Amino acid sequence: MPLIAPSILSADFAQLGEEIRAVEAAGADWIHIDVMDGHFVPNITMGPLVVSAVRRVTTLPLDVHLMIANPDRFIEDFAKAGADYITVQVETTPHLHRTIHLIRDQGVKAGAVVNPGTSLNTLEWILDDLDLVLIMSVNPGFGGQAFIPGSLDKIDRLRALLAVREAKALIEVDGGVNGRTAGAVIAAGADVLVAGSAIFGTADYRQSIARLKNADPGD
Ligand SMILES: O=C(CO)[C@@H](O)[C@H](O)COP(=O)(O)O
Ligand SMILES: [Fe+2]
Repeated sequence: MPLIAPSILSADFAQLGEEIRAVEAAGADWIHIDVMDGHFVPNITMGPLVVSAVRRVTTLPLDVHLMIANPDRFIEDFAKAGADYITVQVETTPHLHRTIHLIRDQGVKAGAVVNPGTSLNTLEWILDDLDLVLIMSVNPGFGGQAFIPGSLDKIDRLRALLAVREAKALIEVDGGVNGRTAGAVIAAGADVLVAGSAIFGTADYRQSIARLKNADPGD
């Protein structure tokens, strides 16, 4: 059964603490926090202050997805704010190995993220150092976009690559994951499903999380 990481990008920010308590009570496994800088992606969201505020209202692992130019500058700040996982977009750093080790040196689990147009080859020489690989199944920047079907093949290939290398990284999938797409994402080999609108955009968080967790891989 996959882990479910609700993305607070689709939460009601005016009631963020309540929203986080509600998804925790409804069975969420992680909390996914999207950090956007208006440079790497065409949107601006939240920073370390929000991560530390979220840290105070939940004991769930905080999964911080950095969509920012030059992420090395902010890794220490996000680690101090209470991140459990920090993932960096491989497109934002020319020295991925250095960036991943900066994260690990902070005692935080490290992940790399690939955009829909980015090859898995970028990860080949770093796989053994990763706790998490995040496959973007939409172009990053906004919640509520449609799942890009070619992402399924990428998940499948990553699963095979990890097996060949005997690497232990979790596979996380982010973007357009909902009751209709989750089954195929799980069947392709995902361990962690991020979902924003498919949880926060619904009336019953418990039912929505259960639907994702139990999505039928045959669908
Ligand atoms: O990183 C991102 C978007 O860039 C995501 O985490 C979104 O927040 C997912 O939203 P949905 O597609 O699930 O609505
Ligand atoms: Fe995300």
